[in-house]
Amino acid sequence: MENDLIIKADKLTKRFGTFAAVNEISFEVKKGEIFGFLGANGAGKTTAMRILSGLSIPTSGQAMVAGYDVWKETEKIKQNIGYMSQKFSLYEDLTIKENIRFFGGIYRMADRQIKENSSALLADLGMESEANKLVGSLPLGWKQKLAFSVSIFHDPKIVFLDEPTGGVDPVTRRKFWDMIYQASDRGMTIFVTTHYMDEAEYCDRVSIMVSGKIEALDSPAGLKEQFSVNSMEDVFLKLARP
Ligand SMILES: Nc1ncnc2c1ncn2[C@@H]1O[C@H](COP(=O)(O)OP(=O)(O)OP(=O)(O)O)[C@@H](O)[C@H]1O
Repeated sequence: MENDLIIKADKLTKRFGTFAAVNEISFEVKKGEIFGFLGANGAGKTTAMRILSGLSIPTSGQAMVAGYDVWKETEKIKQNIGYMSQKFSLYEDLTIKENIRFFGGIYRMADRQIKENSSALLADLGMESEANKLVGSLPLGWKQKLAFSVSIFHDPKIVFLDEPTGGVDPVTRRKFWDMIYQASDRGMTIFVTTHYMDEAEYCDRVSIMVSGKIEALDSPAGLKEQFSVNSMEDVFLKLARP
């Protein structure tokens, strides 16, 4: 794998029976990029992301993630990435502190490291006084920030975010993106799906999937130029909802 690439996919395909949910997609993501993975409902984003996260095996094609093969090294991939799904995996009936400790354990961090990093994380989130509250009692925006923090608690090289900001207002979303930028500034690669076009504008590059295929891939400015429109919303409408 070339040194500055963290993902390289080549004709990656996933079929369910005869239906190709992901149909020969080829693309690359550079280290440290914020890469937006867009597409209408059912376009195949989650299916592709699950393969790239080591959670599902492709039907054909190749992909390397963080230097590991999606066919043969799924356990290595899982250890070296972070993943936050739409329904994020926090335990509602555990406290904030207990959730952090639990995920540190899953990522095989040492107890001392979990303790030290938990304090830093709680301070960063401004949640120190809430540490013993049940996650189920938190507002959605807080849960999303906590879920993101937990998904990168082990300092992975890349984090996959599947619609991380669904259902919250623009101000809360903007705050969430401040956290994404901070992680990106530290050199982490961000791979994010979203249905919000303001978020597409925040990405370095954006790919747009239509019916299992990647139909366009460029910077937001490049895509707007290519499609002769003024907003990502219009790019999306032209491509994904022709
Ligand atoms: N396990 C499965 N078995 C059969 N079909 C599936 C399976 N998982 C996904 N699909 C189908 O594959 C297609 C792509 O689904 P996927 O969830 O990847 O889309 P998506 O782009 O993430 O959509 P959304 O934005 O709604 O999350 C859909 O038509 C879906 O019904």
